[in-house]
Amino acid sequence: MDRPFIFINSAMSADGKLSTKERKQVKISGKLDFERMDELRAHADAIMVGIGTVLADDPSLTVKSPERKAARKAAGKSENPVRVVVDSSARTPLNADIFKKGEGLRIIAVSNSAPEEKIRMLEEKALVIKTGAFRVDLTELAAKLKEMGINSLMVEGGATLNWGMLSAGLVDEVYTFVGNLIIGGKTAPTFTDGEGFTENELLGLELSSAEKIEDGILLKWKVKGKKN
Ligand SMILES: NC(=O)C1=CN([C@@H]2O[C@H](COP(=O)(O)OP(=O)(O)OC[C@H]3O[C@@H](n4cnc5c(N)ncnc54)[C@H](O)[C@@H]3O)[C@@H](O)[C@H]2O)C=CC1
Ligand SMILES: Nc1nc(O)c(N)c(N[C@@H]2O[C@H](COP(=O)(O)O)[C@@H](O)[C@H]2O)n1
Repeated sequence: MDRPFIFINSAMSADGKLSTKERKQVKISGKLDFERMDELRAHADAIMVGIGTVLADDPSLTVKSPERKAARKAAGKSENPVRVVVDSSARTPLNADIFKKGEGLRIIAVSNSAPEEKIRMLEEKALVIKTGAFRVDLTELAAKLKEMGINSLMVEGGATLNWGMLSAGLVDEVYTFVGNLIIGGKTAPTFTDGEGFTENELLGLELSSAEKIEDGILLKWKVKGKKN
């Protein structure tokens, strides 16, 4: 395959929202689900988020457990997977937590129309990959990551990037933790936003497992391709 194995891991409310109508982060996962997420991070070669998530949440995307970091080190890897931000216009703040916290390579994927001056500043902190005219070309980006030796890629949202990856046919598996709360609001991000499929384009999934974790449920799906 000319791209890594790619999976999305997200936590959503019982009504399918990723955060509030103000795009404020919500603690949906409990302790055990955050542990599961940390374990996934520790085993991935790279973690990817959209610029919307960086601007809304300012995540560090680091492995949290000292034992998991040590295990990565013992295996000759960096403490953290490569951290990738999909950021067409190079809007990633230079003081973002992904630059401040933890060791390891950071990649900012920008489009060819991103401002050169901002790219130069980002290049002091990260590897900048240019692809796509006005929007990051996710298929080309995935191929470039594979060429760099990235064989497994964990996508951590948000809603628009999830759509971009799923609609480009780039996702092998989807893991959604459904938490015990309702967020509501027609403008609150859902697991997949973007423009949406028409009836003929719907994406089919196969359920691999459903597991109760604390007061929520973890659903694991394999992506099967076009439903009809
Ligand atoms: N509960 C959870 O597990 C998570 C929740 N979130 C929430 O999601 C929200 C952020 O989601 P969004 O605003 O949708 O932003 P996002 O994180 O999905 O980033 C979207 C941006 O990615 C960029 N992009 C560049 N090329 C693209 C392409 N080809 N396809 C798609 N996107 C492309 C665009 O600039 C686009 O605006 C926040 O409120 C955050 O709290 C984010 C991650 C996980
Ligand atoms: N899996 C999960 N469960 C929740 O309840 C969440 N709120 C999130 N949010 C995402 O987790 C990331 C935080 O990363 P760091 O702790 O800063 O490393 C960030 O991307 C949130 O959007 N995830």
